[in-house]
Amino acid sequence: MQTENKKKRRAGKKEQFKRQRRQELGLLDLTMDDEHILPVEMPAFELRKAENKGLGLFAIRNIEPGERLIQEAPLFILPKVDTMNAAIVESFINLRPEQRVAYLKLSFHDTCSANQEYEAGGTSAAEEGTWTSTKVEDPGTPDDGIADPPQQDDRRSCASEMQPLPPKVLDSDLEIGKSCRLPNWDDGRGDQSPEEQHKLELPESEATSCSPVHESRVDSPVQGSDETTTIWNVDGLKEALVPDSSDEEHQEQDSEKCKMTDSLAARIINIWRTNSYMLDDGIDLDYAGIGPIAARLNHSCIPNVYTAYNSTSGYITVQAIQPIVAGDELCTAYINGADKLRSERRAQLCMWGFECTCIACADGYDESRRREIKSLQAKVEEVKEKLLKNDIAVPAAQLEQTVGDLLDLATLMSDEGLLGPNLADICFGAARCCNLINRPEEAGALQSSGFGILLRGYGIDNPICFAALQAGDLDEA
Ligand SMILES: C[S@@+](CC[C@H](N)C(=O)[O-])C[C@H]1O[C@@H](n2cnc3c(N)ncnc32)[C@H](O)[C@@H]1O
Repeated sequence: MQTENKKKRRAGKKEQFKRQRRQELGLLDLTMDDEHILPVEMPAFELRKAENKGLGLFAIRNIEPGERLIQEAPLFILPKVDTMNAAIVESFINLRPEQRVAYLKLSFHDTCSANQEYEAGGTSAAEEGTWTSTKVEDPGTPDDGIADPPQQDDRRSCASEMQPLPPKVLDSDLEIGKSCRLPNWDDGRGDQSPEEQHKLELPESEATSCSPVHESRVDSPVQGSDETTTIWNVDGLKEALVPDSSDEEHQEQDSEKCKMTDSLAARIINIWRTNSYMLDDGIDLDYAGIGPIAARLNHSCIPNVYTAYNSTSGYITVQAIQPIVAGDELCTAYINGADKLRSERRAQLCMWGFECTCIACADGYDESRRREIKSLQAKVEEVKEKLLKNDIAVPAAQLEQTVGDLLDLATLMSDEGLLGPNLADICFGAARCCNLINRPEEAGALQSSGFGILLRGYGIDNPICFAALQAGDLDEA
């Protein structure tokens, strides 16, 4: 209990410091009111069947890079670390009825073996940290004597890339319970009944007792029993979802009158795992959330849109990062796969239950560029780490070499069609090195290229762009 309170106090303090920092940077004033939020112009896409992918979003007109296509509030958000099954279910229960229906319409990967951690490929925070200026700096929390909780799966990525969380895997050995069928049930995968999609094993102890919300974590098996009428014991659930009638037919027609069976709970959890995005505010990757429209974006290893989170407006945004032609599918990248070969990307993506068929995954696709990207990334990583630890001096010759490597990397990424904010981070890295070796003009040019790329993915109203601008100004000064 005491630890819980400490955690809450610490989270409160951290939030306060973040706000303070944003205020210092002038971000709150510039972005808090609706006037400063970029509008979404005329509808640019429709939702329809995507061959072998369920549903997807397709352009209905030509779209220019940098256009904002989606701006939506997440249905709910939860801390990314230690997300609890019960918290997911509880958040679902707290949705308005129409939001619950929207949520339950989302597709999900029917889960398989147990105990896999949230780790879409083992990229460490160090591997994915930014070079310099694209992040809002964390002012840090004063030493209050409270140790940081261990960070699980900190997937902070270059230039704050926002990716969906990989779906968490549940035990599939035992099928239990029956889901309620909800109105307008159509997830574009008519072949899968809810019953077919839910297979999970539940521990005895939790199935029979009323466990506190915090004890059921994403990485634990879902509680329940083989009774179809088992009620998920979460505060408020009974009131919210237990039907006032036991009429089964009735239950099938109204989500509000659904019983929270174990399989419905599993569905809710699996939808979260398949569709939630990490919400990167440029400081931490502490939260994840589901945007019901963005959730319809399928994956491509050469994405044409970028999904981001604006921590001041609270919206998930999706912007075009390539020119898109009417009829094209809008695809985002679920993983940070720029420096990964097909087999490595495939291994990560299997967590969402599909094998990518994008052009970069097609048989015969020449992987030499990705190989070069991979080796250059590894090469510049060493310098990046040294620069991040400000006390380590990097010899000028090495910095010269790194500028060359980074420029090559940027060219390779562009040629490969990887035009998301990762590319901006490479420009910022090169700019930083140029500044250090007294090449200010080049640094300035690289800084503005990076900024342009960042804007394309995030939009000017995103605090990450403000922070980059701020850092750029400081560099120049
Ligand atoms: C976040 S949802 C995307 C929207 C989903 N297609 C739908 O119908 O709602 C993720 C799921 O979509 C499917 N998916 C996404 N990208 C895909 C791709 N490139 N190829 C095949 N299936 C894909 C997978 O089933 C995955 O678990």
